[in-house]
Amino acid sequence: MKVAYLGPKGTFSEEAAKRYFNHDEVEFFMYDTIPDVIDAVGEGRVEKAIVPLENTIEGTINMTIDTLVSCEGLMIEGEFTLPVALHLLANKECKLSSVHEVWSISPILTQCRKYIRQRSVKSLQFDSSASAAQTLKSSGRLDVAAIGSESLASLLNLDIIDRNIQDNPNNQTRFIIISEHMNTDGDFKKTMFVITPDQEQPGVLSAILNVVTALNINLSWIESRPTAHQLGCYRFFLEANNNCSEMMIHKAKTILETLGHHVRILGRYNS
Ligand SMILES: O=C(O)C(=O)C[C@]1(C(=O)O)C=C[C@@H](O)C=C1
Repeated sequence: MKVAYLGPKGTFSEEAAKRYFNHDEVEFFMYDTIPDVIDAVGEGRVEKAIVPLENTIEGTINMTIDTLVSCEGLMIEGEFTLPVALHLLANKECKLSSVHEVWSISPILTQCRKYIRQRSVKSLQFDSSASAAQTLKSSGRLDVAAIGSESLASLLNLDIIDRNIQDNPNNQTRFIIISEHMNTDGDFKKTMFVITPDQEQPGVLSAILNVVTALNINLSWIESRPTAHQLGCYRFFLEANNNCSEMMIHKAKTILETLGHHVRILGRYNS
């Protein structure tokens, strides 16, 4: 089986991929950006991909859900939660006091927002923690540090000059596993609905939630994202976590469609 994740070597995505797909028949493929990872499944170059969906501090990884929703045939088939401890990585001889800029992927910079403000350092975005660390290593610079994992530091032989710099010590990232197939057989604890209202009108979200409440569907996650057509128009991601049966999902979909909304089931899965 071919599986894609965000490279290069040493990313948190790699750690999640190797822990989740921990059997022999897996061939891993690394891509440079999260949209590229998702496109690899959409274009049939791999069968599955693992990408970050949300983080304790940063919240939703918009890059992930915006790309996922733009690829018609893709489904969520599983999820996996990884603890994320973030460290400041630097070239040998670099002193913490001489660091004036930190590099990493945007969600990581946000997870260390307090630290970055306290130290009054600049920040620069990269496509992943590992690409930031690799660039740092090859530059040899002593006034810049990268933010990433302990294993990334050992992989590139960088020093850890400050530890656990994330805003919350219990930081975690929830990854999703995506494929082109909907899980059908068996019991699935979670179901992801994407609801795009036909038109923006007062109380549209409340009307959707009324349907959910009436059907006794319990939500574990809700997110709204702009449809990108017009300012103020949103689509809603609703994750149900109480083992909705196929019949219940069908019922919810039918009622919401009757109310004029576009409904897509983005997958059924277990943790
Ligand atoms: O840059 C990496 O190491 C990644 O795997 C990406 C990513 C993310 O974008 O959320 C994945 C999990 C962690 O939250 C930090 C970074």
